[in-house]
Amino acid sequence: MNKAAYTTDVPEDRLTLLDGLSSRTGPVKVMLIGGTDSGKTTLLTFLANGLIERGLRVAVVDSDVGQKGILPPATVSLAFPDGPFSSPSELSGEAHYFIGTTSPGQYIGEMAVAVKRLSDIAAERADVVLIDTTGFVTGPGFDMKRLKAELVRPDVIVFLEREGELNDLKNALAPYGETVTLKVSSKAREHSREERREVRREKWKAYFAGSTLVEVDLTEITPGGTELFRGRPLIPEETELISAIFRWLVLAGWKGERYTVVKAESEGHSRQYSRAVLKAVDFDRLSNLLVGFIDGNGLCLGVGLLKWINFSEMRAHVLTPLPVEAVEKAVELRFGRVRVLETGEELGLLSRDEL
Ligand SMILES: Nc1ncnc2c1ncn2[C@@H]1O[C@H](COP(=O)(O)OP(=O)(O)OP(=O)(O)O)[C@@H](O)[C@H]1O
Repeated sequence: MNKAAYTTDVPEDRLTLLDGLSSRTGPVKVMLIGGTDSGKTTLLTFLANGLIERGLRVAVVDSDVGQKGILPPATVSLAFPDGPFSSPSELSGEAHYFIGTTSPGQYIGEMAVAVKRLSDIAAERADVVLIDTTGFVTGPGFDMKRLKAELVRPDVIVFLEREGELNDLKNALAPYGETVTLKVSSKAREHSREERREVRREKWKAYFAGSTLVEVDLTEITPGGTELFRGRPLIPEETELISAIFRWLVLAGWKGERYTVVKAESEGHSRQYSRAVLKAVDFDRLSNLLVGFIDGNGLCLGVGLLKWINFSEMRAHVLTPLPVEAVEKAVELRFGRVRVLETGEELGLLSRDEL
């Protein structure tokens, strides 16, 4: 199931935009902005096909992490379509940047860096770079759009709005690119949270189909995206003391700026503690956590699900569709903030500071 599909019912303003884009000298960067279900992906598909038909080389940067077309989910991806397509889900990505969550409110820095890096790569090979964004346009989403525009400096920023709801955002982004406003199509259809979750479920399932368990040596592929593993490992006396004070089973711990431990809860309730001094992560929260295999250039080779960590041997067992040769290119295993099963069932999100 895909939300957006190619449409032949095209309002005049879309055709004018297409004409305008095809007559510019490239590389032309176009950022599409609008609320949820405003038709960004539908518009991107229409523009890409129109440009390809006119003989232009197109790149697609899919940063709609909540509802991505190009796999894997929870990353920003770059694809170069080699012909017309009816949905970005038909495209295979050539480069990805790991975000690690489908809800990027606490990852706006990563989102902006991702879009900048991938649109730079895209501009080396394409005449037009089309950038799809999340429908997250308020709160941190507002700033995220500004950061993206400020870094990328799009030639054109297209706003899809109903009636002036994006005026403030338009003003904030105007210094960074020429703005064009299109009206949301009357055919644009809203999707419930449940429908969105169902779309994501299918994407996860498709991505993890045929995955195998790989063993990752964390002394060679550095764990990242988490405060765990930073600093020196605890000495046995420290582990024993923390276990006794809090009545935890401490599985691993480190002393950096503060103590960080991975623990399993034992019976009874444990004491209160200051997060400034100690950070404790429940072992359960790490199971089925999304992780990214990061190469030496900071890009994401693919993602996996953390099934088990053997802390004493510093080995992680990760379910991933990546072949062993690709896994071997990774220099970092970056921890995400969503737990999900290979069946596509999402177990929940974690907050950034939880790990
Ligand atoms: N011009 C159009 N003609 C027909 N259907 C449309 C049009 N624009 C949008 N739709 C429909 O409205 C729905 C939402 O569109 P789309 O997925 O493109 O929005 P979006 O802004 O990319 O959504 P998201 O919030 O996931 O980022 C889809 O089902 C799509 O097929």
